[in-house]
Amino acid sequence: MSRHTPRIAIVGVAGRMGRTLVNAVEQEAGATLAGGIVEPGSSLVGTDIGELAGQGKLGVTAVDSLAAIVDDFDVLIDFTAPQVTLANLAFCADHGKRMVIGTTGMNDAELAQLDGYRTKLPMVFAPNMSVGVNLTLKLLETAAKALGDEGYDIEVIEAHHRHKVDAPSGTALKMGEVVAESLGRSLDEHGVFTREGQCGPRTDKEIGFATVRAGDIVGEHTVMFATEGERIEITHKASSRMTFAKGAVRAARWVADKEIGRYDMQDVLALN
Ligand SMILES: NC(=O)C1=CN([C@@H]2O[C@H](COP(=O)(O)OP(=O)(O)OC[C@H]3O[C@@H](n4cnc5c(N)ncnc54)[C@H](OP(=O)(O)O)[C@@H]3O)[C@@H](O)[C@H]2O)C=CC1
Ligand SMILES: O=C(O)C1=N[C@H](C(=O)O)C[C@H](O)C1
Repeated sequence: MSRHTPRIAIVGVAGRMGRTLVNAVEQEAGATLAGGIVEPGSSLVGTDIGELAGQGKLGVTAVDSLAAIVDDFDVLIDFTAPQVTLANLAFCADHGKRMVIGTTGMNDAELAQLDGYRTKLPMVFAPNMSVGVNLTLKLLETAAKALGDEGYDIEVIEAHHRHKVDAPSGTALKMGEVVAESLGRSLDEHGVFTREGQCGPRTDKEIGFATVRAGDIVGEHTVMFATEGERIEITHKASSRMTFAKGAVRAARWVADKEIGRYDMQDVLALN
């Protein structure tokens, strides 16, 4: 297989990201659209995935299992749900496939299970595949190192569409982790995820999270560094899911010739 023309299958192909990914792969000369997987028993089995994505027939029909297309693809792109992704990891590890995983909302046990696959297949796992967010993570590292121990309070605020099922977003958690790590703090100890009633004043070292769910917001994240007399806000706003999808296709091309291991978008974009 050449890294420049991996055959890509998309699981969750009827979802918001799945449909956007079909369009992104089609726009990418260096990748081939090889398959689309929908939920087992879905009425969409047999539907052309180009029609699902609103661009007319592409000659690739939706199936409801990876086994049905096992010989057809090299890299699986998965933006679904935690348990679905973990089952797909097991299949891909057993069948010599590679994965790009954008699924968020995994709990600690699920994250540990995912991490166990770092020795079994090449995978890119990142809560946000956009170039802008991944550059923002570097800016946050710099800001946290400069400001965090100088009396600046740190808060992470995110907003997403009304359909999103996990909170805070995977990106918000990653931003919190980057800031915490830069300051030698632990998010387990210093993360504050709810404030309600007589909760008292904030402590100096806490990192607060706030979540908005409304309408069709694609994805917005702000990290605030605030002190007496001033505040700095570092904000990223996504206005189209295509930014995530293009990043995922870039990751699929990148991982196509990588050794077994767990990688993230910082690796793909050479930001490490
Ligand atoms: N890393 C990143 O850059 C980004 C990550 N995300 C994350 O991606 C995930 C998906 O988001 P989004 O596209 O908005 O969600 P959607 O709910 O629109 O899409 C998920 C799709 O997965 C399908 N699905 C569920 N179970 C299976 C299964 N067993 N086999 C095949 N398909 C299945 C669902 O089908 P059905 O509807 O029939 O249940 C649905 O079509 C979320 O975790 C989100 O946070 C989103 C954007 C960017
Ligand atoms: O569910 C979404 O839509 C998004 N999820 C990701 C997350 O949880 O961080 C990335 C993006 O913000 C869109």
